[in-house]
Amino acid sequence: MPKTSGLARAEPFLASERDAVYKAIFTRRDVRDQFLPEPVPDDVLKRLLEAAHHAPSVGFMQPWNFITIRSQPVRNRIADAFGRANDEAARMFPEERQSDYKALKLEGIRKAPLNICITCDRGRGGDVILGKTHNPNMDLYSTVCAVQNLWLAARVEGIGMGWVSIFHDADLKTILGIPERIEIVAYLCLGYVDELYERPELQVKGWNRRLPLDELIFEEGWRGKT
Ligand SMILES: Cc1cc2c(cc1C)N(C[C@H](O)[C@H](O)[C@H](O)COP(=O)(O)O)c1[nH]c(=O)[nH]c(=O)c1N2
Repeated sequence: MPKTSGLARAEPFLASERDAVYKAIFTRRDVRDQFLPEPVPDDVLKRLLEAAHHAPSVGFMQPWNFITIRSQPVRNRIADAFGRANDEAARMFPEERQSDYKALKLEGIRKAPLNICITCDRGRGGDVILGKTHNPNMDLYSTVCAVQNLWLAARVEGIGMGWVSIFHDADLKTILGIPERIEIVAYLCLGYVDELYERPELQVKGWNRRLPLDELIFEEGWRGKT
């Protein structure tokens, strides 16, 4: 059998397909509180994880694992770990911002029926990895690409997702039995939603605003503050 090149035609998407992709990008939100209790069916979860697993990765290393958590007692323990870390976090902000910080809802661990912890196995594939030879963090960046694929796929399915990063990793590792050598990249809360903020919740609540894109683009070299 003749060897094929493996290449296929790369047509631009039809207008409606293109609009759907941008719609997913622009209407994706970080969700903390709008979760409905309906479980995420296994076949839908499989689609989401396939989307995550099709993310790009350095040297095609695919360093991720996906720990799915539905158990309420486990989620309760994780929510308690969040609560401890969040109290510490609140104290790190200037005094005048602490009450605003405490008023923010920053997780949906108990409310979201499905939680997923995405990890990075930094040793997968051996010591020398194509593309990671000069920047060892590339495996972590690859894993973040998987998170974003999952986030966009969830939006398309009518599922909201929230990233929770206010933890001591050691707490998550103990609760989930994650080996020491494995890095935690993301702890995510997922569930169906029937409402989403039109703009980032942190903007709606006056915590931060979207920066003007023009200020972030430098042509031909660094033009910002040194
Ligand atoms: C790496 C990382 C870590 C976190 C987040 C995001 C990312 C990328 N975000 C969500 C973040 O606040 C949100 O993405 C921005 O406010 C922008 O809002 P939208 O995602 O556009 O809704 C987030 N949100 C939250 O409520 N608790 C958290 O601990 C975190 N942690």
